[in-house]
Amino acid sequence: MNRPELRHDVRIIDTTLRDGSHAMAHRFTEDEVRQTVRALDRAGIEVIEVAHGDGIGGSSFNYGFSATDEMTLIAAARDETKQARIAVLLVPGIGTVEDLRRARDAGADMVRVATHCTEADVSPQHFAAARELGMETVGFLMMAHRTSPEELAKQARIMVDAGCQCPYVTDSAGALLMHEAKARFEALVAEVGDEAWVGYHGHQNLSLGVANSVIAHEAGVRSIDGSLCALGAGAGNSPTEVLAAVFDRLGVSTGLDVSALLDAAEEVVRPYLPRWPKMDRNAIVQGWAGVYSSFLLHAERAAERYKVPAHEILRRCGELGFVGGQEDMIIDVALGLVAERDGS
Ligand SMILES: CC[C@H](O)CC(=O)C(=O)O
Ligand SMILES: [Mn+2]
Repeated sequence: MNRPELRHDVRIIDTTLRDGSHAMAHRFTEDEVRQTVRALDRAGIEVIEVAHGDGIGGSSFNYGFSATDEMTLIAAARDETKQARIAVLLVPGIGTVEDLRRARDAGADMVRVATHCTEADVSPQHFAAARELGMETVGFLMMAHRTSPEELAKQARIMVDAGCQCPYVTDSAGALLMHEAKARFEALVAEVGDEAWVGYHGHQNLSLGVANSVIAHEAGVRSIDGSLCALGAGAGNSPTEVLAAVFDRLGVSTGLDVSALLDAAEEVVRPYLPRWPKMDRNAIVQGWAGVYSSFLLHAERAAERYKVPAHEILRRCGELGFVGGQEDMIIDVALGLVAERDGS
């Protein structure tokens, strides 16, 4: 048995301060992090993820520079918690084992190692390092709509054999319809459910993050992600405060104080939002065409610069099958659309 004890039917992991970093263009201040962590901790959230949107080491020209060094933010978050633990995200190739050591020293207790859904074989070294550092481990199988439930389960197996305690169905594009999500949850629970927990990370591009979270619980998934005010890439993540209210109505225990989360969303996060993540044309196209949610702001910036519609850029990215890490191709797509428009 490779999995930690869970205190409730479902453990909600809050990613406002990591996935939300995409929507904030990586501009979180230390004060915003401190206030948010304090409110989440008070509401009973057991794990709070803090990092650059693309994970530790993500602050760069390609992904966007962080306003505040993420190790400072992680340390500030740790400083504010009374009961919650701090998670970081690490994408092998963006973040390194050295970054992980620094995050551990700054106070991170858990790492979520993220790979494309068919590339779990790049994760074992990072899981091994995390376990040596005494960290709890989660594995993100990103863009989970891009492979079959059977293949996804095989990839989860690779992660679990490498020391992952909770592989995730990660719907990076918010593209999974309910029956597609269910098939993936069931496949992972059947493959690794005796040894590890299974998790779900949703995006709201097609407005299905919360519905899929309910289905996830019914299929035996025990770890589910949310963000206050849905703050996250694309149309955002499943809102933590909505997940808490829905599971409460269902009689599924999460250990969360719904009223405290509603206060945290309205009074702490909402005031600093640059814009409320929403299902506008661009975000819906992401879910419809299966585009990585973090491409949204990159596409909007390219649209502004090259005077071509962002939703057309995103749709083309979907047709070309781009995955996370190919952010630089967004400019190529925009230039291609300019050339088509101008007949050049
Ligand atoms: C690696 C960054 C990415 O935002 C991870 C994630 O949250 C997702 O794939 O949805
Ligand atoms: Mn995400």
